[in-house]
Amino acid sequence: MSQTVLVTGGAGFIGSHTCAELLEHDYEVVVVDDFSNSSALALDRIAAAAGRPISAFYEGDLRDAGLLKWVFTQHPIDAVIHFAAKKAVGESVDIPLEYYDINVSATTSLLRTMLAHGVHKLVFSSSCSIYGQTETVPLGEAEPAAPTNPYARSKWFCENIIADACLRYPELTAVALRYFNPVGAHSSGLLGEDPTGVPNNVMPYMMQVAVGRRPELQVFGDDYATDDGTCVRDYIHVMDVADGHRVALEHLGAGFEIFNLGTGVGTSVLGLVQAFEDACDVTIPARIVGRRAGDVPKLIADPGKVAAAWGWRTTRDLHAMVRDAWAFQRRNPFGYASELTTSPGRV
Ligand SMILES: O=c1ccn([C@@H]2O[C@H](COP(=O)(O)OP(=O)(O)O[C@H]3O[C@H](CO)[C@H](O)[C@H](O)[C@H]3O)[C@@H](O)[C@H]2O)c(=O)[nH]1
Repeated sequence: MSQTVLVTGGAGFIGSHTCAELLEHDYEVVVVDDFSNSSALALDRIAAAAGRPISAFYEGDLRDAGLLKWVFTQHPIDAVIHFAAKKAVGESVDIPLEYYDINVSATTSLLRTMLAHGVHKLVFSSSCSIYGQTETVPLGEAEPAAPTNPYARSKWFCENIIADACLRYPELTAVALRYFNPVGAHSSGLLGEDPTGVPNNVMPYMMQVAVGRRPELQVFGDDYATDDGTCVRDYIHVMDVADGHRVALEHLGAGFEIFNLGTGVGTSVLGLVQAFEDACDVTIPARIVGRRAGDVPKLIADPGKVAAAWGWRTTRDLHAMVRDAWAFQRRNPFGYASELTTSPGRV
């Protein structure tokens, strides 16, 4: 019988791609999302991309214990993937208490409800931002946590809370996946990144420049100690991230483990622009401006632990990341609110 997975934040960027991945592998999927930073339209797109719909969705806040209880009594949930959280670094500095309340309280509320309903498998969406201002390259999981902002600290607190819960309740098993920089889109061109407001991250910003919504990409600093002076990141295809979550479900065993999800390959900001221009034949007006506060010169994953534990590694390269991101953006210039420009039918 197929397994049922509760995906919190299932309408968001990584959540929606993970839902599609699970549906494509015969899981049943239930979503809880408050749509505070996502759109319910994503749920239709998941169905179109995966060829079948999720089983149910609930609009609401995970801190609402009544809602969670209702969801767990309505569905035979086997495991939970917990994405729902606020995730903007700059905003987290402005409204730290909201970040701690929303990100941390949602996680404790979820754990309590899982335990009360005998659900013992959890995959937690974490972040390489937990490593902070490190100069270690590549970064392994043994690197000490040194988060530098409330967002990253909230993720680290959640990891510790989950670890403590696993110690206290040995039947509970969990993994935290620390992603590096997820980009790209589902190969169908139906699902992708659809940020609300001005994008914070380089890839969605560059896509909006490419599609003509913004005049130029500002490159934050070219005086870093890297080959071309711009910051280097480990970009990972969102479908590899989604695949990593599905494989994590298969490997949940005992206790709590932390794994990096990255490729081990670094790309500079200018390298990313170049890769996009080469793959997609679009010119990106890019202008060097001052550094952005808080950026580290280089963040590259050591993906060795997850490879050794599960035999898992990423399979999609930078070319696939920029190609798929562009296929989505071109087809959906204004994100999910767009009329599909080359729609094969109703979505
Ligand atoms: O318009 C832009 C946006 C970004 N950048 C640069 O592009 C690189 C990547 O920046 P992103 O904002 O895309 O990604 P970050 O590495 O800063 O942040 C991401 O990774 C972090 C971990 O380090 C957190 O997880 C965070 O939530 C997530 O957005 C950085 O050098 C940044 O300065 C630009 O040059 N121009």
